[in-house]
Amino acid sequence: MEGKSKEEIRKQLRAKRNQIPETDFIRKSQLIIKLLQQQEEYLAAEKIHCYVSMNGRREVNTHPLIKEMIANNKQVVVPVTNFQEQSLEHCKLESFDDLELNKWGVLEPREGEQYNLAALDLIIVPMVGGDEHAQRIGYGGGFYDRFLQDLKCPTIGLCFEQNMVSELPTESFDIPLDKIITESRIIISQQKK
Ligand SMILES: Nc1nc2c(c(=O)[nH]1)N(C=O)[C@@H](CNc1ccc(C(=O)N[C@@H](CCC(=O)O)C(=O)O)cc1)CN2
Ligand SMILES: Nc1ncnc2c1ncn2[C@@H]1O[C@H](COP(=O)(O)OP(=O)(O)OP(=O)(O)O)[C@@H](O)[C@H]1O
Repeated sequence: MEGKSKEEIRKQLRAKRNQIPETDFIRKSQLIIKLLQQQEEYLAAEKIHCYVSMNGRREVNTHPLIKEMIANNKQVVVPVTNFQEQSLEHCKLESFDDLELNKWGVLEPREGEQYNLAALDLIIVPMVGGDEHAQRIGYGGGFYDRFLQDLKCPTIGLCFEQNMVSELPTESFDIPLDKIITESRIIISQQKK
């Protein structure tokens, strides 16, 4: 990936992800979630922020995880896009049925109370690609960069192994995740806070 711009890499990795067959998508997502659920950060967490996957775009499937967490009385918080402000709001999710598609095809609660982010124990982060330094690349809105910059709580990104590269180009505002989980390994940030 050396010499390529973030934009080119993003485009390539998105195209590659779209190719994952349904059966691999389901099976590999299950493996990733199983690994996630073995992590100490997950086991210790009661208040968990989690993206609601766009399964058509082959983001690692978090739907079964979210349903399970709600059933097990974890507090689940999901992002809500504020299109005007180009920022994220965050809302407690009581039931998966409260989600509706927004104009970009992301499932979000239509309304809800802003959540106190300082209380979060863990944030599960969506990715388009990742690297060996636990850096991530997303859709390019900078939403998660801005969301994560002031938070101290652990962050775990979920990514299919095929979308990992050795080194992503980084900019000053890019903050590495604490961990990236793929179906075959766990990448731990060396910069862990
Ligand atoms: N599942 C999930 N939820 C998430 C994110 C995510 O990456 N995945 N986000 C992570 O930030 C936030 C939403 N960010 C998003 C950013 C861009 C697009 C998107 O579809 N963009 C179009 C172009 C849009 C336009 O400019 O009109 C595209 O990429 O095709 C979707 C969500 C919050 N929720
Ligand atoms: N901390 C920040 N403060 C201000 N602007 C930022 C910050 N982080 C990112 N941005 C802006 O957001 C743009 C996109 O960032 P980047 O390419 O890292 O997005 P991404 O991580 O792929 O997307 P996302 O976080 O939405 O999944 C940057 O070009 C920058 O202008």
